Amino acid sequence: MLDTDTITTPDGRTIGGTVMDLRNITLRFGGVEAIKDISFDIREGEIRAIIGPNGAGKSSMLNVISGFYVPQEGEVWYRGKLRPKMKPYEVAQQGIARTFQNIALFEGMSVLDNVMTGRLGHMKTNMLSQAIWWGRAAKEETENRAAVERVIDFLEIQAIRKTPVGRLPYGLKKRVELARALAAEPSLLLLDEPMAGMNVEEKEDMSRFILDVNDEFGTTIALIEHDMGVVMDLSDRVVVMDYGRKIGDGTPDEVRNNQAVIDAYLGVAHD
Ligand SMILES: Nc1ncnc2c1ncn2[C@@H]1O[C@H](COP(=O)(O)OP(=O)(O)OP(=O)(O)O)[C@@H](O)[C@H]1O
Repeated sequence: MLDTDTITTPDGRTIGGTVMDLRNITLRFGGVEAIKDISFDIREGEIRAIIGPNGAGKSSMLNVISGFYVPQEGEVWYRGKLRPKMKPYEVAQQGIARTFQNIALFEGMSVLDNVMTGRLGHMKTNMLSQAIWWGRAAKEETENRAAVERVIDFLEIQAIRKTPVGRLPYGLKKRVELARALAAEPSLLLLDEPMAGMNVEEKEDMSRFILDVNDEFGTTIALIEHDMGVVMDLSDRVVVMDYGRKIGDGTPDEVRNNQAVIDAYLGVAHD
C-alpha cells in the first residue's frame, strides 16, 4: 500500500501522499553497480532533490524514474500501480516529463517550435485522420498552440519565441528546455541539473521558475543538482546518494546535520 497521508514540512508546506515509490532498486552496468538497493518515495506536490558526489548514481536514478533504464532488481510504484517494463515514451504518457543534463534541444529550430515538440504526446490525430477529420485536427492544433503560449508567457520567453535556439545564451537554453518539458503538462517533472553551468543571476531566475511551477501548477518535481545552496533552499526533502547507496533522506536540515552526508561531501574514506 502507498502512503496517502499528507505531511507538513518545517516551513509549513503541505505535501500530499506518495506519487512514486521506489523499492529496493538495484541497477548494474556490467560489473558496475550504479544503484545499490535504494528505496525512497516522491510525494504529491513536493520538490524532491537527489544529491551526492560525482558518480554517486544520481543520473542513473533519474533514468530509472523516467523509464530510460529498467533496474535489474526492485520495484517502481507509480500512482498506486506497480510499473511494468515500459518504454520511455509510455512513461511520458503517464505524465512524467524531464529535462537533460546536457541540453537536448533542436538548435536550428525556433524556441516556439522546440517548445511545441513537448506537445507531441498530446497529438492524437495522424496525417490520415487530419485529412479526414480536418475540424478535429484543427481544434487539437489550437489547443496545443494555446498550451505552448501559456508556457512561453509563464517562463517569460515571449521576446525570443522566434529565435533559433542555437543563438541563445546557455541560461536561456536551459529555460527553453524547461518550457518544452512543461508544455507536456506533466504531473511529475524531472530536472537533471537544471542550474548546471549557470551564473548566479541565471540560477536565481531558474530557482524562481521551479518554485513558481510547483506553486502555480502543483507539479511534483524531482531534481538533481550540484549546487548545495540551491538544493537546500528549493527542496522539501532530499535523498543523498554516495557510491550507489542511499546515505541520507530527509528535510534539508536533517540532511545537513547527517554525519554520513557530511563525511561523503568532505571525502572521508569509507570501507
Ligand atoms: N551507461 C553506463 N554504462 C556504464 N556505466 C555507467 C553508465 N551510466 C553510469 N555508469 C556508472 O554508474 C555510476 C553512477 O553514474 P551516474 O552518472 O549515475 O552518477 P552521478 O551521480 O549522476 O554522477 P555525476 O554527478 O558525475 O553526473 C558511475 O560509476 C558511472 O561510471
